[in-house]
Amino acid sequence: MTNKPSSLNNKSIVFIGFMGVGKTTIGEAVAKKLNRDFIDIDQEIEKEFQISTTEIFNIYGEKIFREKEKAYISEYCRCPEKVISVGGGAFLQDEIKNLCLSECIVIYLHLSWEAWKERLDLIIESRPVLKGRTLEETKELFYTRQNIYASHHLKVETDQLTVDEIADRIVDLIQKTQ
Ligand SMILES: Nc1ncnc2c1ncn2[C@@H]1O[C@H](COP(=O)(O)OP(=O)(O)OP(=O)(O)O)[C@@H](O)[C@H]1O
Ligand SMILES: O=C(O)C1=C[C@@H](O)[C@@H](O)[C@H](O)C1
Ligand SMILES: [Mg+2]
Repeated sequence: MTNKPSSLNNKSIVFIGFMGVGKTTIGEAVAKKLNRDFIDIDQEIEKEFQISTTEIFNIYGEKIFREKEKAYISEYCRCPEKVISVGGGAFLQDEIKNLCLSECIVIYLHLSWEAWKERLDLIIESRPVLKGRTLEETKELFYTRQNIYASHHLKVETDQLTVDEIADRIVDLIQKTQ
């Protein structure tokens, strides 16, 4: 479902999509271009715990991570004029999904499986959800997870585009919705 918002107003922008599609990298670039604050929810959680996401999963468990994820997103998505990148699993929680959709402009960054698998080596060590999975299992997760990103306001295809090209397209899209 792609619902174009009628107006950007001063709503915050939320980036969603599978691990490694570029939410953090592109979110940061878009924030710079729009002169907005950038918030990365994974980084906020890591700052609070002073350890990596992998260590948080190992020491405290995924449930604690998900609770923190919900708390930070609930706080930030109510603030105006931010650019927020959420973790790839945030929309597994309906409460987060519904809140982001009602309070913010939700942009789904999409990458094909063929392009994504070329990026796996860059991210495997820092994403606990990917650790220990075969490529086939990761592929299954990749396609299953697409269902949770199906609710959004705007979708951006990112295959074969640089970060700067994607950020420019997003800024353009947003300006057209105003
Ligand atoms: N358009 C792009 N072209 C090439 N490499 C990219 C592009 N976008 C991001 N990358 C690279 O892909 C890797 C993953 O990007 P990033 O960390 O931004 O993903 P993410 O969506 O935030 O992942 P996660 O959900 O796990 O936080 C990084 O090494 C980044 O430099
Ligand atoms: O897709 C996921 O479940 C995750 C994605 C990352 O951004 C982190 O939020 C964490 O590693 C979990
Ligand atoms: Mg990220």
